[in-house]
Amino acid sequence: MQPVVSVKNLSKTYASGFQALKHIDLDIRQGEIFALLGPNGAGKTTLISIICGIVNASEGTVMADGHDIRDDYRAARGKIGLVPQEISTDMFESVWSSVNFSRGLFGKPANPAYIEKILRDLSLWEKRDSRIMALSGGMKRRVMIAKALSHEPRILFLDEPTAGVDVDLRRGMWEMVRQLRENGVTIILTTHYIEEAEEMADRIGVINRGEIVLIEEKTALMEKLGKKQLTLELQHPLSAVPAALAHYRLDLSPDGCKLIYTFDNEGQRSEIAGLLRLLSENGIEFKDLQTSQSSLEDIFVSLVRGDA
Ligand SMILES: Nc1ncnc2c1ncn2[C@@H]1O[C@H](COP(=O)(O)OP(=O)(O)OP(=O)(O)O)[C@@H](O)[C@H]1O
Repeated sequence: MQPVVSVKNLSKTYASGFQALKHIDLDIRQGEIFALLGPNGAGKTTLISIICGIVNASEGTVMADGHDIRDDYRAARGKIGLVPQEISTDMFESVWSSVNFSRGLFGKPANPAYIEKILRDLSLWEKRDSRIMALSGGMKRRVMIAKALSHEPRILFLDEPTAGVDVDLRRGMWEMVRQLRENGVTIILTTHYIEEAEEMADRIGVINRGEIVLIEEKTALMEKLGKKQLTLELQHPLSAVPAALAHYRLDLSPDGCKLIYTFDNEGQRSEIAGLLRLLSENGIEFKDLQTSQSSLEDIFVSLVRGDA
């Protein structure tokens, strides 16, 4: 299937001479939730801003739903909704007129029934006549989403959608994003909350210092890079890892009470049975055992540090 957004060889050097993006290639699939992760200053907002036509690229091309973002700007931009990081709207306007106005900006004919639907979906219907300045922070954020959806885009960019949003509201927004996807909208989100990507994304891209360092299905990424640990709580503390167990490169906790075996998901798992046998042959008894798997956060930290 043709990608809904296709970025080819995209570079950006700001007037200051700083190169924020370096030869980015990225295809977004129709109907997916794609999470773009990266540390501060990695280039996420620059990339989104170029795709949305707010910032000009220095080099490369972007196609949005088959339209070149530069040569065919209006058609391309009409396919895209952007929820920016900052809440930026006329605070004196009512919710209804602000959202309605956004739709008009894209040259779309008025459609009160559609605007009503998005306001209801975002739990803003009761507030339609309120001035935006009178709303809570979470509601203001939802108004920004309603505005971004007002012209029925096929692609929605959410730049840090839940920054500073409390846990309850964050869960509500995740649910809403999933519903949008079910309605056929492709979602691209940037986030600092790795648990957000872990929870929602179908695919994850990691950007670091202006370069895409990884693009992978989330589940495959967790499988491939997710280290697992087996922790054995010992009956009697050890002063050192016995030489007989050297093959397993075990770690001993500082108090000598826990032996920790770190393994990846591919091959070393099958060696656990052998390890347990060897422990018993060497008279090392354990009273409990647990396994844990690294989170996307662990994976991300090691990727950005460059040791994954
Ligand atoms: N107008 C500009 N002029 C010069 N440099 C800029 C400009 N805008 C951004 N930069 C630089 O480009 C780099 C990438 O910035 P960008 O905002 O894209 O990063 P980000 O990944 O979105 O970061 P954050 O997570 O902090 O929002 C940063 O080093 C930033 O200082």
